[in-house]
Amino acid sequence: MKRLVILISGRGSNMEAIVKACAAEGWPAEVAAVISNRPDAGGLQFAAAHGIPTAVVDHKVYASREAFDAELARVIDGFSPDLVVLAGFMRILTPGFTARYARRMLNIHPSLLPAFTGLHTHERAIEMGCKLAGVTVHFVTAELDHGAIVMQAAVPVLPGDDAKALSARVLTAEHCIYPQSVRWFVEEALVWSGERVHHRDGAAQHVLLG
Ligand SMILES: Nc1nc2c(c(=O)[nH]1)N[C@@H](CN(C=O)c1ccc(C(=O)N[C@@H](CCC(=O)O)C(=O)O)cc1)CN2
Ligand SMILES: NCC(=O)N[C@@H]1O[C@H](COP(=O)([O-])[O-])[C@@H](O)[C@H]1O
Repeated sequence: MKRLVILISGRGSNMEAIVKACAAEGWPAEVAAVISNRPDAGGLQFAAAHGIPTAVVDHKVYASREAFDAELARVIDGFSPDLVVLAGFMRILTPGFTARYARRMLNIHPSLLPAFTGLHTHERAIEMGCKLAGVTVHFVTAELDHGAIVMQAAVPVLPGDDAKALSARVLTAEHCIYPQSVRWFVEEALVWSGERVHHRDGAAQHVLLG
């Protein structure tokens, strides 16, 4: 039984999708904890209501990123994770932290990496006149948004789209590929080839929506 620790900073809809898929599909896994850097993260209420242990490590009360990351790791390790899942977790993590969870920490990023690393991805895609946008699930490394890609989903950018409309379309894709990606990990279906990762049976690592 693999143990998942999910990190959030806000509403937690991706965390919710993973919790529900894990239960509904009978994964060989359990969500051991949901942890947030923000005390007011809405996802904490969902987790608590579903009997999942929660914790808050408030980044605002630490003097440095290193001190925050050290406490975050201590709390995470108290739940003995096999996989750390960043689900809308909005803090850049230090190299020491990402090394601690090398090849066992995933993130979901709302763009087709390597395009649009960082923040405000939908605004930037619209500004650039992109016709496709999407989402990437990747392993987390010290270099921001550059770890091995597990899955990607593409969606159209439609005439008249604003960031709100595009983010809603991308979010639907997120809720599709993040649970699938985490399931592949807990089922030990991911195979590494150098710094790349693929599904052991050749399952498609992309989805085209819309
Ligand atoms: N070392 C790494 N840390 C993180 C990664 C990563 O790949 N390597 N992924 C991010 C998630 N992320 C994009 O997917 C991301 C999150 C946050 C930021 C950012 O600029 N954060 C600011 C604060 C912003 C805020 O509080 O609203 C900051 O940390 O100063 C960029 C990208 C998670 N961490
Ligand atoms: N750079 C990280 C980032 O922007 N992540 C994005 O934050 C949102 C969190 O939503 P959620 O809290 O409902 O899962 C998601 O759209 C996710 O892709």
